[in-house]
Amino acid sequence: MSIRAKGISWRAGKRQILDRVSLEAEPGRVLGLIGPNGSGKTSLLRILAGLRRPDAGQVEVDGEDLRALGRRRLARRIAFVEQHGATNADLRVCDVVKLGRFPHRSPFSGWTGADEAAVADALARTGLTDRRFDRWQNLSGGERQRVHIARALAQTPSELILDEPTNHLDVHHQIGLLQLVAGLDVTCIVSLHDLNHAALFCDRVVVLSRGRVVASGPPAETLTETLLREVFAVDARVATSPHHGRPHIHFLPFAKGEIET
Ligand SMILES: Nc1ncnc2c1ncn2[C@@H]1O[C@H](COP(=O)(O)OP(=O)(O)OP(=O)(O)O)[C@@H](O)[C@H]1O
Repeated sequence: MSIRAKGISWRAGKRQILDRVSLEAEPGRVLGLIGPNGSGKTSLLRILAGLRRPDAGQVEVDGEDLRALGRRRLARRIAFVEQHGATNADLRVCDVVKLGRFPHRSPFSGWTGADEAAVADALARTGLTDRRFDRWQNLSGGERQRVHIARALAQTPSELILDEPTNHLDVHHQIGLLQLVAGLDVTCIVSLHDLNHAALFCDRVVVLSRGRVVASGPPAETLTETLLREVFAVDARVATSPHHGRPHIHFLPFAKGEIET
């Protein structure tokens, strides 16, 4: 097991945000984290990435307690792409991506060929090679998102945690990014709102509702019409796509007076 969370609970003030959440991410596979707005996905990902301590439970990386890993080892192995990642505006694209190499460097080592290769590879994989000298502040929201992902790839992590990485991306880049992630030999945990993307690219999904895991397993077994109705409050028909063999969800319009916002 690459990342395992056991009985994670976390409160914010008096509110129980996560309630005894357990999950396992298998090496080299993509685990999708799905759930309605406010169900606790970002809170959980921050705990899995070691950025927040749970009130109860523990996270293990290859069987070792995350807290015992130490900041440097953690930074070398786990890359986290946050939903609203901030970056110093006065940098070029390649400089931002180079930041991904920081955990691998020591005060005595200069910039190495391995660093250069990792950055070049990350830029190429995210389609940013031609944009590498552009200034960060001139990029669109989707381009910035891709740069953050390139920075995470340059980190050459063994675990990659992505919080709604397809936000801001056009459909070409959404599909491209998820295909890229699915093709990496890296353990990925990715939160997604697009359930069809989760069905298409994730090996397994974990469904959160009000801070609890209410279902988990392969998309075909998990994304049922009943679950979609009970957890996401939508009426849908799920069919196996004749085009890619994965489940495809056909969402149906709400009946009059049924919509709740
Ligand atoms: N630091 C905090 N203090 C207080 N409440 C918080 C804090 N962080 C998260 N919450 C609350 O916890 C709940 C879960 O938030 P979280 O961002 O984890 O959900 P999410 O599933 O990622 O939502 P979305 O799909 O809308 O991004 C929300 O109601 C949020 O307001």
